Amino acid sequence: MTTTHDDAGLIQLEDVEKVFEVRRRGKSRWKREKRQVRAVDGITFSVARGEVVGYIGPNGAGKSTTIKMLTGILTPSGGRLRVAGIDPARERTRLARRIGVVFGQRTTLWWDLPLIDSYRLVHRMYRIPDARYRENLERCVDLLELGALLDVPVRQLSLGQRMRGDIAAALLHDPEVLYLDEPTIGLDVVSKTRVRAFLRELNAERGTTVLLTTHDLTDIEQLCGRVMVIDHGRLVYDGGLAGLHEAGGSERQLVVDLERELPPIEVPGARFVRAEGPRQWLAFPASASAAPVVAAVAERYPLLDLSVREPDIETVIAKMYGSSPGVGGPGTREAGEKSLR
Ligand SMILES: Nc1ncnc2c1ncn2[C@@H]1O[C@H](COP(=O)(O)OP(=O)(O)OP(=O)(O)O)[C@@H](O)[C@H]1O
Repeated sequence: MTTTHDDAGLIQLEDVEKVFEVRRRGKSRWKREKRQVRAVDGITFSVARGEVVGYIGPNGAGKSTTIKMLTGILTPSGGRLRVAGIDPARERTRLARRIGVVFGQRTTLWWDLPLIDSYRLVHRMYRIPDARYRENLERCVDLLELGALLDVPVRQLSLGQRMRGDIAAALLHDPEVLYLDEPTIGLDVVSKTRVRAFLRELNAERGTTVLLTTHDLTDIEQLCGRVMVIDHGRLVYDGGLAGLHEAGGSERQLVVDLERELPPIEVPGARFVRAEGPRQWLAFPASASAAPVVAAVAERYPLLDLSVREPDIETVIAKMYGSSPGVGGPGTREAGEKSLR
């Protein structure tokens, strides 16, 4: 059966707004002033079936509010929103069968019960056919390595184990769309790797559409073919990772270890960034080849070592937010995991 929403996008937002009215204490002790917060300020996008999209932005940008509208928890103040052809706020229960939701900072599992009991309850609540439930459970237990944890009460699980438990619970009813709000927050590197591998496989095998908010840019780099950047409730970028680099004018860096301390290196196609003793950092456009810069440096200077550092999307995004990048030299990654916090 062909459905029209599939042609237009499984998730569709047109000029969606969410305005919160907040009351706070005014100048007089007894009066409370009303103030409006535009958490989402006219957002339009569409996500096709099978896409894995990163939805990122600084704290308070409007990411969680968007996800809550997409699940029907919050009603938009304006605009039009459809998920699998359903208006989430109007038909929240019907939509619940089509979507899975994982909020990294909260659990949907029953705290005092063994993990498997939460799954049994989900089985009943969603009226999942027995064979399908067993098949999905087996698959999740296998891929998320939950076997040894099924009889453990949820409160005794580590954060990483609980997160894997939550992801499984969100997938037992075969949702077409999975919303993940900070799925790797607080997890150690091993757990993060496991969760990312699982999501990649889920998308490749089942074609599950994933919308993911995260502060961890490694999630984006490893999972998402598309990134949407939101700031102050507005979409400021929607496209591929490469385009994000272009939009931010990102640069790669050449780290040069000289035999001794020397004045700033001067070679065509690169600019001097900084020096620390005999080590110097040069920057060149991410779109350019490193070869001519490397050759020019090697020809003119006494070298011990050279390395190229890839541009870091954290810096590119920080530029978009109008804030400054963190430590580690402008525009490149020092090592390992990164975050926008
Ligand atoms: N229930 C609410 N009542 C009033 N204001 C709210 C409410 N929920 C969110 N806001 C405000 O809306 C804005 C967007 O919040 P939201 O939680 O969507 O941001 P976020 O991008 O998810 O941030 P974070 O990365 O910190 O989770 C913020 O200014 C927040 O204070």
